[in-house]
Amino acid sequence: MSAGNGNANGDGGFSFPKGPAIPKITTGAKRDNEICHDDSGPTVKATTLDELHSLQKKRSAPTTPINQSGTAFSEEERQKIQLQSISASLASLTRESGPKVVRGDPAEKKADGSTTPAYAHGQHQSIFSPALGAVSDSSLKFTHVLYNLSPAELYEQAIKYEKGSFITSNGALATLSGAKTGRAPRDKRVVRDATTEDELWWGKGSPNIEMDEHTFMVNRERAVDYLNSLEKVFVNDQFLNWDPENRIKVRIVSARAYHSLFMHNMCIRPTPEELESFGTPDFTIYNAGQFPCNRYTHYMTSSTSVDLNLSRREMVILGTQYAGEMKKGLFSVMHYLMPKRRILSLHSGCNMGKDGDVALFFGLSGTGKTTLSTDHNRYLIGDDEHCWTETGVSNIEGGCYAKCVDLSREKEPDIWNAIKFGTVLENVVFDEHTREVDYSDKSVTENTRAAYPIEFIPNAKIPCVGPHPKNVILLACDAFGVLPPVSKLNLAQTMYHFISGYTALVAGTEDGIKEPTATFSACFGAAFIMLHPTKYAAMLAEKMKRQGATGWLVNTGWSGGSYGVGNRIKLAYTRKIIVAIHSGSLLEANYKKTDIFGFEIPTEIEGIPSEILDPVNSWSDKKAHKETLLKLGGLFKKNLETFANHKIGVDGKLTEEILAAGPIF
Ligand SMILES: Nc1ncnc2c1ncn2[C@@H]1O[C@H](COP(=O)(O)OP(=O)(O)OP(=O)(O)O)[C@@H](O)[C@H]1O
Ligand SMILES: O=C([O-])CC(=O)C(=O)O
Ligand SMILES: [Ca+2]
Ligand SMILES: [Mn+2]
Repeated sequence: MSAGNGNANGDGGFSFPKGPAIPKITTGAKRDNEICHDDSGPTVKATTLDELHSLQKKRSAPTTPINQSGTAFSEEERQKIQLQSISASLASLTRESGPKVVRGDPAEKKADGSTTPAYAHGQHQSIFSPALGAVSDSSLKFTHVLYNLSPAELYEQAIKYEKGSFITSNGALATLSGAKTGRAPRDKRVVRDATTEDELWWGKGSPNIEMDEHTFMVNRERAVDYLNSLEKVFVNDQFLNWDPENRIKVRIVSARAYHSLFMHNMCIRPTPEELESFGTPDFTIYNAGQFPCNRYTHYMTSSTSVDLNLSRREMVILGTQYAGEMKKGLFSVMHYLMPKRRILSLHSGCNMGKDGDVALFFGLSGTGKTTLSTDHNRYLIGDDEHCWTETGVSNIEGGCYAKCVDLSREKEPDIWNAIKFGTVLENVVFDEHTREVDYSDKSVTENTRAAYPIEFIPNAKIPCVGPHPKNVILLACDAFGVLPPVSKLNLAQTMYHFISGYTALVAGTEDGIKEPTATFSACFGAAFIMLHPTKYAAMLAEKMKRQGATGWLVNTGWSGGSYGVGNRIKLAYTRKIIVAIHSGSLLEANYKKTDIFGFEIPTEIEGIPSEILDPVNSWSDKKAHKETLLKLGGLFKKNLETFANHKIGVDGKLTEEILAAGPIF
C-alpha cells in the first residue's frame, strides 16, 4: 500500500481526512529486520466494528413494483404482502390462521444487537402477524423466512448450519442427503378423491399408490408443524416450464439451505420483476424431509412419505432428504396438468443443432439423457423433463441434474466445467484437505449428483424452447449386450419400446459377476406418469407422425457379451452414432433386419468398427448370444402382457399394431 495519498474513491466510498499527514513514528536508527510501522494509510469511517460490518453489505437495488391500481407499492407493503402469502402457506389448518412470520436470518443481529423480531422495538422490519389470539405456544413464536436467497447466501447458511456441507476445490457446494441417496417410489402416495379417481391410472403397474384426503391432511399438518417449530424456513418462489403460456408457479418451503439451493438451480429462476407479481403459487411443496412420517398413520408403510394432492395442489415430503423427490414430484404434477391441455410431458433430454433440428433423448435413469443431450456442438434445451406442444418443445426445468459417478473432464467436459460455484454436489467424496472431489469414490452412494443452472452449460439455449423434434432417440443401457448399438425404428416399434421403457442395470460390482436385471418402466418414467401409459404413447405417436420424426433405439450398455464378458460401449462410439442421427447421414445408410426383435440396423457408421453394429458378431459364444436374445425377448413379451387389454386408437387398432412390433419368436 502506498502511504499518504489517501483521496480514496471508487473503492468503497470513504474519503481520507484532509489535513496534515500524521507523522510517522520514528524509532531512531533503522535496522534491516526491524518491523515497519505504517499506520498512515487511509482509515475507515466506522467507529465500531459493528458499524464497519454494516458498511460491507450494500442494499440490493430496489425494484419499483406496481400494484393493480397502477401505483407503486412501497418496499414495506410489498414485503408484507409476500409474508402474508407465506404465512397462509404455512398455516396449520386446525389451529391459528397462520404463523407469525418475519423476514431474515434469526442469527443476524439488528443494529441494537438484538436478534428478536424488531416489531417489539418499533423498528422497520417486515413481519406478518395474523391478528388472532395465541392458542398454542407455536403461535407465540416467530418463523423466520429466508425468501429466495441467492446461492452465496445459501452457501453460508449450509456451511454454518448443516453438517456435511463443504465448499469443494471447484467451488461447488458438497452436501449430504442423509440416509436416502435416491428416490423412494414405494413411499409415494397420491390422494384418490372424486376427481383423481376417474382421471388417474390406478392399480397394477401404476406408480400411483392411493391415500385418502384425510391422511394427506394428517401428513400435511405434521410437515407444517415441523416447519413452524423451526427457527427459520427457506421459501423458494419459482417457475416451471419455459413455455410462457403453460408456465406453473411453484413455492417450495423447506428446512435446509441444500434444498433451497437445489431448487434454485433446478426450477426456473424468476427475475425481480416477475417475483413482484408472483402472487399465489399454483403448487406448493412442504419439504419436512428431516422429520419422519408417523407409521401409526393409515397407508404409511415406512418412515418416509412423499404425498401428492392434485386437488389441493400440494406435495408433502416426510422422512427423506433426497432432493430429487422435489424435482420428480413436480414432474409428476406436470404429467397430470399438461396432458389435460393436450401437451405431452416427457422424461427426456432435448437438444438442437445449428440448423434447428431438435432431438429428444428418452431413457431411464443412468442411460445417458444428460450425458448425450449435453453436446458441445449443439444447443442444450434441457436434460431431463420436457413438454411437446402444438408448436414445439419446452424444457420444464431451469437446471440439470447430472450423474457424476466416474465423471471425467475428457469424456464430459461441459458437465465437468458446470461443477463450479453455485452447483450442488450431492453425496460425493472429497479430499479432507484439498477438497478435491474423487468422482470414482462410491463410499456414500453410487448415485452421486450435480445440480446446476442450465446456463452453466455454455451452449444452453435460453429460453429453453425449440421447434418440433426431428429425431426421437430411445436410450437403453442393455447389460445383456444383445441390443444393437443403434436401430432404426418404425412408428409402431417406437411406441412398443416407449411403452416398454426397457433398461438393464447391474447390481453392486463387488462380489464378482452378477446377472443383469431387466427393468421396464412405461414411457421411460413409470414412477412419474399419472395417466395410463398408452395415453402418453398415443400422443407421442400422433405427434411423431404429424411431424415426420424418426425413432431410434440406442444401446448405451454392453457390447461383445453380457455384463461380465463384454464391456460398456465406449461413450465416444455412442456419440458418433448420435452425430450420424443428427446429421441425417444415418438415415441414408444401408440397413439389414435382425432376428427376434426385427430391428433395422445400419451396416456402417463412420468412425465405428462395423462388426460391433450387429451384436452377434461381437459375441464369441454364438449359442450364448441366441439364448440371451431369446431370454430378453421373453422378458419384453411378459412385461407387455398387462397392456394388451388396454385398447387405444380406432377399434384398438393401435394396440394391435404396437404389440405386433415387439419381438417375434
Ligand atoms: N456409451 C455411453 N453412453 C452414455 N452414457 C455412458 C456411456 N458409457 C458410460 N456412460 C455413463 O453413463 C451415465 C449416464 O448418466 P446420465 O446422467 O446421462 O443419465 P440420465 O439418463 O440423465 O439419468 P437420470 O434421469 O437419472 O438423470 C454417465 O455417468 C455416463 O458417463
Ligand atoms: O429423479 C432422480 O432422482 C434422478 C433422475 O433424474 C431419475 O431418476 O430419473
Ligand atoms: Ca439426468
Ligand atoms: Mn431423470
